[in-house]
Amino acid sequence: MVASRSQLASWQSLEKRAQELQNTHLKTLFANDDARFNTFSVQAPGILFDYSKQLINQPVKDDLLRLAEECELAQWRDKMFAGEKINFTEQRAVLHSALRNRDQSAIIVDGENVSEQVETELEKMRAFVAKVRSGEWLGFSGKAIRHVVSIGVGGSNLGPQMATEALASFADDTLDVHYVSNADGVQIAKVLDAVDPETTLFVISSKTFTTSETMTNAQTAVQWLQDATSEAGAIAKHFVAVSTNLEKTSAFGIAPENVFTMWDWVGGRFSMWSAIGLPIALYLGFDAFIELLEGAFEIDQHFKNQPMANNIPVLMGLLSVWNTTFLDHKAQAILPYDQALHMLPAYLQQGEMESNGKSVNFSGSRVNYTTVPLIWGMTGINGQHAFYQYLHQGTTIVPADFIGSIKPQVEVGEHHRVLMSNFFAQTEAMMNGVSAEQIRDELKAKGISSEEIDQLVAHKVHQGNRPTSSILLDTVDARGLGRLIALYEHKIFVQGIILEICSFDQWGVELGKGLAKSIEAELSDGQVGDHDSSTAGLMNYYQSKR
Ligand SMILES: O=P(O)(O)OC[C@H]1O[C@](O)(CO)[C@@H](O)[C@@H]1O
Repeated sequence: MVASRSQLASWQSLEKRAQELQNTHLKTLFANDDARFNTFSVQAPGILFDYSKQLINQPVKDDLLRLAEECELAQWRDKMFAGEKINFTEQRAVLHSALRNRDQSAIIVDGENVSEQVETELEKMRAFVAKVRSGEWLGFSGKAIRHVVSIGVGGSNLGPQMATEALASFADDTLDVHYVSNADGVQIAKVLDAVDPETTLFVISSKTFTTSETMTNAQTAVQWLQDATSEAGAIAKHFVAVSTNLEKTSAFGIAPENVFTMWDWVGGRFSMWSAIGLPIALYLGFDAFIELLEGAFEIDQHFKNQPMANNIPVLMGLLSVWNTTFLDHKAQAILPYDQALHMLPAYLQQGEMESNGKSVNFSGSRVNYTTVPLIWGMTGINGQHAFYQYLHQGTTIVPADFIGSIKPQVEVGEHHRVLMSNFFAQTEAMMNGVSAEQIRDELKAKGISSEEIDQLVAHKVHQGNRPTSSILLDTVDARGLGRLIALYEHKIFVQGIILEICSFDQWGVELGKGLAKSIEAELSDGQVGDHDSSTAGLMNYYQSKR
């Protein structure tokens, strides 16, 4: 039996080391060690991970690795890959890795080889994508499909949309893809305005096929099609679904052959590798989708086989725990210096916060430590002109991941050099800061009076010592994106095991899914029920103004 986390020897040692290091400046660590970059950076296929600008030293790294050992991380990892039901609150295996198990080795769950099931479904996707992209699949009036509208929310939307945005440079003009996730009708209305019922295919993505936002949007899409044609078979020609719930898809009117399966062992936020990724494959072609899977598979191999000390997702997860739980930094910024990754912060928000934003351990006891940070961010360059002021001089330290690529998707003049100069400059500035002495010298050299200098200096000081990790990808193509996303998925797994959090359920979100239902019925009847005075007041005000 493993002791509770905070009783582990490594944990207690890390608490002490955190106190000791609180007063150490990162720039001192660099000044004292010329080899720091080499010691604290590591490579995987197509990726360099530099964590030398994190506030760690070798003893901290050793303790973090000891913590991983004491938490039996390797054993948990192996159980996950083998298909054991490690999502024990829902009695499910956790097998997003099986969706990209490119060597097709057998993985048995409940007596079934899931690798075979995955291959069968991939083959179905391949055939479907070929039919639609070649123009063989026809709409109700005999025209080929030109537009795909993907309807889904959360894990059934963010992954495909993020990947579509990331890889748009590689798309041909066979199809355009639109995403609808919000129950706010303005979103679907705008999309439907831009497409044509004769040439539009709807992909309704919902693991449960009960999520009200998705079902509301799907019904609107059906109505829109029916307003355009009374042909009985139109739904079958214009609607496909991705779901585990065949009863509901059939009740909705989608023919069984037009339903792509997923499995209960795939969490929504880890599902872009399944048929949930169908819009990606339709947009870019099936080969690009396979490249995405290949990239993720490479990282699965890295995570499985590299020693812990050189294992990027292990290090990412441990560093997150170090920053959040031991150094008490409660936020984490995701800063891509590649426009292709502009949706990555939103994607990772769901990945990390829905997985590990919890406060009880495996046995259900409330934890006495901070679990995961608040994840936020946006493309670095835009962020520089928005919130970096806070990152440089705010009272709260926010560790940040800087993500860039060696080759941009599109080379335009000097743009990439300008972009990456900012990446390197920002991480350097966050680490070094600017001292009062430097500022005084600088202002003096400009001929500024000593009085003015005295007044300005405190405002211009940057303490520095802001930890960052840098991730450099060869490029953001399908393979590169697959690698990056798989790294973060495994990082989330590592955090969960170290913090003793059940990463693969989401009871907090399930609560929200149910709450709105009864209120919706009350709004529809015009009868506000028994609520607190605020909720009742808001509902009455809303009704009175409708
Ligand atoms: O795919 P479904 O069942 O419509 O659920 C959508 C999303 O809702 C959530 O439960 C909460 O956002 C996610 O985990 C899931 O990806």
